Amino acid sequence: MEKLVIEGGRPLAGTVRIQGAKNAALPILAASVMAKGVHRIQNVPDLLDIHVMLDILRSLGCKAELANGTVTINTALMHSSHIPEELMGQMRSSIFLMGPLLARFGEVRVYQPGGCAIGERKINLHLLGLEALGAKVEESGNRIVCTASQLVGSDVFLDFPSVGATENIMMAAAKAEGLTTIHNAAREPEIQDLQNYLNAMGANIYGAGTDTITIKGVPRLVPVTYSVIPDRIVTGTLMIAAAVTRGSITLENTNSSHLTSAIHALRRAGVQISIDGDIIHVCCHGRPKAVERIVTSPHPAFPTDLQSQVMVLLSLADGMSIIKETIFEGRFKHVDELARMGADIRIDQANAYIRGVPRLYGATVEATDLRAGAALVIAGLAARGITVVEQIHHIDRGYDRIEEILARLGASITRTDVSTSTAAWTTGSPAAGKLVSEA
Ligand SMILES: CC(=O)N[C@H]1[C@@H](OP(=O)(O)OP(=O)(O)OC[C@H]2O[C@@H](n3ccc(=O)[nH]c3=O)[C@H](O)[C@@H]2O)O[C@H](CO)[C@@H](O)[C@@H]1O
Ligand SMILES: C=C(OP(=O)(O)O)C(=O)O
Repeated sequence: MEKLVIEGGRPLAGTVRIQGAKNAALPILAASVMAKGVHRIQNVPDLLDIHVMLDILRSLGCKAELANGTVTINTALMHSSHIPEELMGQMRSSIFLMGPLLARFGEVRVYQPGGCAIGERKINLHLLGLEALGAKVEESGNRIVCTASQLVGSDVFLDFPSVGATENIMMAAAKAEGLTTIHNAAREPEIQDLQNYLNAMGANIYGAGTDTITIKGVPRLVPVTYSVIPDRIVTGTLMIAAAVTRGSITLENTNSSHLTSAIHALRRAGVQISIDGDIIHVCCHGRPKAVERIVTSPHPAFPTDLQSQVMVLLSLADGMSIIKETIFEGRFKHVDELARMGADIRIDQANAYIRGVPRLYGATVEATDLRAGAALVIAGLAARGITVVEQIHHIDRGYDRIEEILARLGASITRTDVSTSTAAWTTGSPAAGKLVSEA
């Protein structure tokens, strides 16, 4: 089992280029099946979830390869719209194929998707949206079969602006007959990126980025070459990593307009941020300030995907901060792990009360999900002594070789498969931080 071993206390310094966005690349790769032929998707990060998506596409008869940040997919010879249960269960984003496969084949057989254990994560809004376009949905146990000889445009009202449901419905509607309007649509930048990709293929969609998206169905889409937007969550993660280590870093290939609320929150915490086109410079001198209240909410509010990471910053701040998580009911699992490193955090339902401490201490901790794992890495960078982060396959779902990025910025971080039984690390106290024995 691989782990990350971090020796904390080094201020990050230097420049890195931000990877393409996982949450934009995944629906785009799914949408490619709607146009027969060869697509080239550029700026795709090398992540576990991307490889799962490519495995699913191959299982359906596509040719799909990732090389040097470009995925080349040939969708011409697809023979199936049945996704194997084992692949469906490996990530949440497998559900993105439902709308596109239904649009192409008139039938799709899938299973409940997997993904991070951060909440119940139902798919009822995806299914209701497809039903509104005329699909017949049959659920039996874990299995879902959706059929529609011809999807027909309709008004779809989402009870909640679900990112995935908005994307699934947009993709299915792109080839439906007539006009679809999605009301209370999610407004995330990744939805705009999907709209841009679909429109490049010949779709007729506008309104992404607002809460009303209109899709005029077209009979045919054609393959294109397209480049994915930068990852705003990786950008935010590195900004916080720089701040907690009191470092100074430059991030290239960013889009700061996708991070307005996060930048505002970080500035309130005393982090200095300057923006020059697609470059963001971040530095932090001295202890961060407490922030009275951060509330996660759908875009453009503070993103839930940065909640765990910003909690580390506030754990080290001068004073008491509150974070309210409104998107996922199970997204505070990192709190117990941070407590093992000396953080003082109390949870009351959806609120985390964070009393800043002057210092965190290295410990052996477990990544319980993707962003929780990123938060523990950040905590390890700031902590005194050695931190060992276990279960890092979660982190590999969303960060393209996180240890290489951070090492380039001067962090002491290595990936190892040394088992806890063969190494003993002294962690968790002011005197901690040395590897004392290795078999
Ligand atoms: C691949 C991808 O893009 N993942 C992102 C996407 O996930 P995802 O698309 O799964 O997130 P949603 O916006 O759909 O989920 C938000 C909330 O709505 C609920 N819900 C969702 C769908 C549904 O049919 N029924 C329902 O009740 C969920 O349980 C959750 O409480 O948006 C989340 C919220 O910004 C991010 O954290 C994820 O990183
Ligand atoms: C929750 C996330 O991803 P997913 O929806 O793919 O589980 C995330 O990116 O933080």
